[in-house]
Amino acid sequence: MEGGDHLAHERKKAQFDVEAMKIVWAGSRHAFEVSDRISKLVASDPAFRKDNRPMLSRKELFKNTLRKAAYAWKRIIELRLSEEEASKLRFYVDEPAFTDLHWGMFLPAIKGQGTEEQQQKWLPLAYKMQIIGCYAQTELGHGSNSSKWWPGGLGKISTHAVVYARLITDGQDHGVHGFIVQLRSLDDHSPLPGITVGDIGMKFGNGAYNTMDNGVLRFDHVRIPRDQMLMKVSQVSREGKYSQSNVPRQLVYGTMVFVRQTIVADASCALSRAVCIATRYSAVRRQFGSQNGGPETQVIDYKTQQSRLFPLLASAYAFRFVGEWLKWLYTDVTQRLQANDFSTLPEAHACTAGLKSLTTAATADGIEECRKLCGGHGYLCSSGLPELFAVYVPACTYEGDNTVLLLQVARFLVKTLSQLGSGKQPVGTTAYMGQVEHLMQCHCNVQKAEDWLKPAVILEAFEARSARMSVACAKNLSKFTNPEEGFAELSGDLVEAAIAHCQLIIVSKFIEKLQQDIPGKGVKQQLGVLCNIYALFLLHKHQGDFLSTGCITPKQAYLANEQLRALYSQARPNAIALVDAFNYTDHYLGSILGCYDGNVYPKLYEAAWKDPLNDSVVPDGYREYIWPMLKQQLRTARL
Ligand SMILES: CCCCC/C=C\C/C=C\C/C=C\C/C=C\C/C=C/C(=O)SCCNC(=O)CCNC(=O)[C@H](O)C(C)(C)COP(=O)(O)OP(=O)(O)OC[C@H]1O[C@@H](n2cnc3c(N)ncnc32)[C@H](O)[C@@H]1OP(=O)(O)O
Ligand SMILES: Cc1cc2nc3c(=O)[nH]c(=O)nc-3n(C[C@H](O)[C@H](O)[C@H](O)COP(=O)(O)OP(=O)(O)OC[C@H]3O[C@@H](n4cnc5c(N)ncnc54)[C@H](O)[C@@H]3O)c2cc1C
Repeated sequence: MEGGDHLAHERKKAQFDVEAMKIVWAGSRHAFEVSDRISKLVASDPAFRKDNRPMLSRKELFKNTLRKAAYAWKRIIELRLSEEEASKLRFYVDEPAFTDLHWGMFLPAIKGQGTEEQQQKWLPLAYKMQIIGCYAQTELGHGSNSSKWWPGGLGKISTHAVVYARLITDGQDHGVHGFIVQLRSLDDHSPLPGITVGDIGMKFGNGAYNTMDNGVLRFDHVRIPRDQMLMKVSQVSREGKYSQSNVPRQLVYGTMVFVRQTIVADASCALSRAVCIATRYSAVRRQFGSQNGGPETQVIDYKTQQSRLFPLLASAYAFRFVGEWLKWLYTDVTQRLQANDFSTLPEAHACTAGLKSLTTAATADGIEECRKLCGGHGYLCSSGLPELFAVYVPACTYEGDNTVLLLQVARFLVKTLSQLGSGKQPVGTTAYMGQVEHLMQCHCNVQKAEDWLKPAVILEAFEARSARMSVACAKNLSKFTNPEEGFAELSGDLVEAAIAHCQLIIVSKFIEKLQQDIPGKGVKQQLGVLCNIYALFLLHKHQGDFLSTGCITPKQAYLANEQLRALYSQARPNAIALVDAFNYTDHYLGSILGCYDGNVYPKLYEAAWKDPLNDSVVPDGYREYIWPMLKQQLRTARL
């Protein structure tokens, strides 16, 4: 079949209103309209072409990114885009750039940690891009005293940085604080005296994150004016006297809470993109299984393909909804902080750290699984998956290594449990710990496979598993006389307890979403199927935890798996429509395998001929290297 919609027959199978699902996915009608309009604007502008990225050298790639960033800014001004529209535009341009750090970390750091006066001075300059900033926290070695190493945008572009460094006054070390530091001249961009700055070199993957100038920075006797220390949390007077505001010191790390929250939302974008490619291609691809000379089987109909693909589809939706909730939590904590209520900061920190860890790990693994789901063609750059993986995978490391972040969550859980004794009732995501006595001895009530579809049954199993794992850790910790030694020794178990807690959060937020009014024919029902797939897939994958803590019996584990298979069959006819609901343009997807019309093979064939190697029939180097070899072989053969 040439041209036309090769997936039309799949789209006809949908049992729900796809347009209504698009609104649910976007978060609101307004969000959908903005996203739809801006994604089409970017897709239709040749200046935002990106299919040539894997072919460019680092220098060409980087210059191209600068061109796109400048052009994007020009369009933002010309079209008078709002902040929301501008950030969508950068998102759909889909190329990591210094602007991510300027808007995503430099500005938020000043907003969160600068005084009113400092904000008035610096924010207008940054908003108009009259200065360009980055966020410099990580060190080459350890200890906030060697060289900064990694900050994005630092290497070649930033004129300023928020630098985290130890504050020492009168010989006393007050710990890490943030400072606004000018790095480069605003006239000729040369580094200011005493400053050494440059790019740290090529990173994983061709193209990919190499559009970003991650940098190195050293200071030699650089004087930072006193009023450039970010002084909302603590201050230094003209006389050099150090004082602290009546706010927790942890606010110095507030930018990370903000960015981790955005990373969770971003995980659902990256995973849904990979899943969209793999799902469409799985419906196009046919392999084996033909009977009586009929067409071969679509690979999406193999149960093994479904059991690998559909949990990822369900995860994309799960991460979307938990990301939405996390945004609410972040807004709530921000409002409370403004009213001097710091009570929910530890929970916001634990949730953002833990969910960042879980969602990025699952997304990075999920993108790679999608590549494998696409067979050999998934390994071609034109599938879009290699670049997506290479760009995405550092999310497991930046904004805090995922294991380090889970240990932060574990500390929070142990602390929450230890406070139960003093009568402090846990709230929010740890409220279930208030029922710890019940959760330690409850029995799962599943007798037949369909019992696993009851939200209360799923929730209790996940709560009991999480509570039992945390309590076991707390009991083991109490055997150590030195708590830090105990924490280090038991860190493997603590990480697993943190994972169980975070999985519970994701499952419970999906269930809460389903309790809302969701309009559109069949939409809620499909989301119910995905929610159950997500929960039962996790239960199946981690059945060792559920069984060893006695939360479920082996028979119940078996029934969960039986139910899961039935759910895959229910998801199957809706699979293509469920990925259409992401509303991604072919430009954003950047994948021949995932193109909307499913016309994969002619496009793959055509793209191959555009490769620079095919510019000439006989390649460069043939005369130099191959021809002499062939001649040599001929002589040897004659001998
Ligand atoms: C490519 C596409 C991406 C798209 C994303 C879309 C949009 C995003 C927008 C912008 C971003 C753009 C691009 C993103 C790409 C890359 C950017 C990367 C940036 C970075 O990586 S910046 C560096 C981040 N570094 C880390 O995260 C280090 C991890 N370590 C920690 O977090 C440590 O906790 C610490 C902060 C270094 C402190 O360590 P330490 O002094 O030892 O103290 P602790 O014992 O750990 O904690 C003491 C105390 O404080 C509590 N705590 C810790 N952190 C926080 C926090 N952030 N908020 C609140 N409270 C915190 C902790 O719980 C302890 O409390 P106690 O009650 O137990 O005392
Ligand atoms: C693409 C990219 C962009 C980045 N952008 C920025 C930026 O803009 N600004 C910035 O400041 N930084 C940035 N970073 C740096 C990033 O924040 C750090 O790499 C990250 O926080 C991890 O720290 P590390 O590299 O020191 O790893 P390490 O802490 O050295 O981790 C190495 C290993 O040790 C383990 N480990 C470390 N500590 C512990 C512990 N306490 N207990 C158990 N195990 C532990 C980790 O799990 C990991 O396996 C970026 C990094 C990348 C890759």
